Amino acid sequence: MPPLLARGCDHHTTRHVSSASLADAMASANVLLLPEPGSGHLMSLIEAGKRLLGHDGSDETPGLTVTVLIIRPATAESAAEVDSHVSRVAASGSGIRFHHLPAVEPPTDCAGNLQEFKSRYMQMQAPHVKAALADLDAAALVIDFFATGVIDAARELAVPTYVYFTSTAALLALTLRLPALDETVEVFDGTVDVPGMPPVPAGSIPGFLGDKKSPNYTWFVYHGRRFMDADGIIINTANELEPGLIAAIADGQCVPGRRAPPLFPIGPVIDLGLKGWSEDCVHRWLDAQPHASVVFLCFGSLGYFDVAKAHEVATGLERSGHRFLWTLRGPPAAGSPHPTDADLDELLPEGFLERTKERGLVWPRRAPQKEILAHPAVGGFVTHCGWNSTLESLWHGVPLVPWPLYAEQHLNAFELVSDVGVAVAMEVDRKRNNFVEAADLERAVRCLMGMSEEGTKAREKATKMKAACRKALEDGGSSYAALQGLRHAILTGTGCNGVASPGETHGQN
Ligand SMILES: COc1cc(-c2[o+]c3cc(O)cc([O-])c3cc2O[C@@H]2O[C@H](CO)[C@H](O)[C@H](O)[C@H]2O)cc(OC)c1O
Ligand SMILES: O=c1ccn([C@@H]2O[C@H](COP(=O)(O)OP(=O)(O)O)[C@@H](O)[C@H]2O)c(=O)[nH]1
Repeated sequence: MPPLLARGCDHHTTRHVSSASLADAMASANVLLLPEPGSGHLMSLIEAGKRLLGHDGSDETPGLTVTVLIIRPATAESAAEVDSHVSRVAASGSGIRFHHLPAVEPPTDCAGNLQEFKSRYMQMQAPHVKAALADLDAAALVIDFFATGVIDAARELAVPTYVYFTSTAALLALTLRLPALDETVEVFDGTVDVPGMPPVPAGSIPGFLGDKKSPNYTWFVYHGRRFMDADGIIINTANELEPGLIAAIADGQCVPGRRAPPLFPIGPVIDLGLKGWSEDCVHRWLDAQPHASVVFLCFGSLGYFDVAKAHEVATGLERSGHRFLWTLRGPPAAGSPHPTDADLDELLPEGFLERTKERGLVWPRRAPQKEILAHPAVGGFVTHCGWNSTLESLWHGVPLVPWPLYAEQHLNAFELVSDVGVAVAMEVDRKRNNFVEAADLERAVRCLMGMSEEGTKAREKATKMKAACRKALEDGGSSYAALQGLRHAILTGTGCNGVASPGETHGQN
């Protein structure tokens, strides 16, 4: 069971530089980042670190250094991924520093309970995190949302601690609300009340919250409580994307009677640079397609299809009559969560490639997703709704069809269709391992790529969100202001809010 320390006050750890000038504080502030060592979370937090440093084109922050604490991943495969990413960032001249924490033996008694595993493994790092905070003279600690178990270690050294939330304001609102729901709700059925969004069907609640007896659920209740102890919550979204949710969180609607920690929506935090085409034939194929005519299908780092699912997709795409670029990955090898390169002969119906060769390309490896979404020939995206993929799509104004698979993606899918309005719904049978019938895929693709009212609305909204996301990051935009507010809070040790209430500025004066 996660330990819960009683705390009397809300936002407390004030660095003793608040009376000193900002210039003095700027002389020495070292911000430590503690990512969960899964590559998605690690990359997102490093990207946020680059934004803090200002090396992404926004204002430089003199005197601020960013050091990423690297935890040894639990598997060799994951360690290789993390190593290669760290080497790339270290060689890129970003200014990000790295500090490897001593090895800790991962827990061995939570097989199959991934959220429990991640939370416990992060909590076990607490003594090493505490030593690093002292040795590296930390001004602030920014932790992954699975790492709230280290908050007390930082508190003992009076180091202000911020949570970095890699996902949506919707998941954050639900997680903050969870301790109260836990006391009043036996099972999630019907709809669930998440402040700031339409009633959420129980079928869209993340799977790891579906079973109250599961340690995964218990850990999320714990994290929901501990988020309230943070000095701020940095979130990878923009006010323009989730305005109702951000207002509800900032107004304290998720935990009535307690002031929410300052919220810093600094997103989209995605790597905005295009690296050029690693896959030349995909590029050449797209160049030959008409503007906005291609539906792109891609399902994240962990999404894959077996023969039955692949046949439904192939049939649906063939019958839709639309152009397509499909990243098809095969089931993982034993002991790995990662998909394999697809064996197309095995996975696809006979003759499919020949029949669709004039208008379709099936790509059997990891695809250069960002570059594809940026290509003018791409007009729609069938996606697992990972939050990074969603932000990448909206950054380029591409409307979506959600096909959620794992983690929090069913909640993301519901929000994108019913709240943000940038996606066309598709029937996904969660009880049959997220199976989609060919006819449902065909309908959704026709609706998104054709002239339907629903598709047109989603396209128009995606175009608006593209403009809004870009504006949010510009000087004077909402995320730019939140980032400035965050830098100020870190440098002065004051918890000013990144979200301006009406008539309020960001407290940088
Ligand atoms: C958001 O809640 C959870 C996310 C994950 C999770 O784990 C994961 C592990 C890996 O080894 C590689 C990954 O790429 C990966 C991704 C992942 O979820 C995605 O995280 C993104 C943030 O970077 C984003 O939030 C996406 O929407 C997620 O799909 C795992 C998990 O429990 C095991 C979560 O509760
Ligand atoms: O074939 C692929 C699959 C995924 N991605 C990238 O991997 C990340 C996936 O992150 P997301 O949060 O969407 O989902 P996750 O894989 O973490 O579940 C995004 O940056 C994608 O662009 C990619 O480049 N090619």
